[in-house]
Amino acid sequence: MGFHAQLERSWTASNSLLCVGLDPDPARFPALLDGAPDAIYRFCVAIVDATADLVCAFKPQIAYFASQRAEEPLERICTYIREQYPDVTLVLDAKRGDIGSTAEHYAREAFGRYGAHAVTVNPYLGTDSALPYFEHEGGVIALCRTSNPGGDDLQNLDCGGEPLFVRTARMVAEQWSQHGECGLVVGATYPGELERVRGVVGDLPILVPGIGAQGGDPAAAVKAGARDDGRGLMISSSRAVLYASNGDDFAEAARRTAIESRLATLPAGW
Ligand SMILES: O=C(O)c1cc(=O)[nH]c(=O)n1[C@@H]1O[C@H](COP(=O)(O)O)[C@@H](O)[C@H]1O
Repeated sequence: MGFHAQLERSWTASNSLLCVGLDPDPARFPALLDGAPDAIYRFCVAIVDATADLVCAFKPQIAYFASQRAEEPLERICTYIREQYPDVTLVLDAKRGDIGSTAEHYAREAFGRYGAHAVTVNPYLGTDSALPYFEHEGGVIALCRTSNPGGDDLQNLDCGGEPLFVRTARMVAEQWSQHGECGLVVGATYPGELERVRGVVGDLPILVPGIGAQGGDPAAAVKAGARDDGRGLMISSSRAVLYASNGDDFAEAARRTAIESRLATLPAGW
């Protein structure tokens, strides 16, 4: 099943726009996992089991695993999500971007090694850098207007009468989408920009990080970015869910935060 069909299935099954990001930081793990064997896998699986019925997507961030030499646990976590929770969309947050011959390997990593339904990519190497991803079934989610303040440095530069992030959205919607299934990243911290991107990209899915630890307003993100049918967004939170408690109750606390975040991102009428 392609990325877009999978995500529609996830929205239907979960009635949720919430995505939980898996950014495991052992320094913030509860004491019961301190120095425990396979701690990253166990932590992530506990979070996945505690929140899977509340989310449309999980989004592991690859740097958190690679920096801990934990790519192999990441593979097992991805397999676990795919097998145990087939209704949930798996987005690998990798933000890769390189010339085509190298991008072929990034694509194989995301879709072959990790079995992701979609992967985040950096679009600044242009259309040919994205083509290798479209040789696979998975989707490509391009950074458009990132959630951090420094995103302005380049993404808001004037680009022939429109900001670069709008040009990026147009390039993805009009050019990349001819080759395969796409989405965009726009931070919840910039609802005005999110509304502008929705106006350019039609029904394409938008990944919206920045609620929770980064302070973005969930309701404003839904208002600005949801499609007319209330769908269209994966609104992502990592640290606020993962580290809701650093005690033995971390999974229950994560679930409570996920319940609140799901409610806060529920479109009117759902
Ligand atoms: O692509 C992303 O997921 C992403 C894009 C962006 O503009 N901002 C952003 O925060 N992210 C990722 O989303 C997650 C946000 O984490 P929290 O701030 O803890 O919810 C991190 O893994 C970031 O790498």
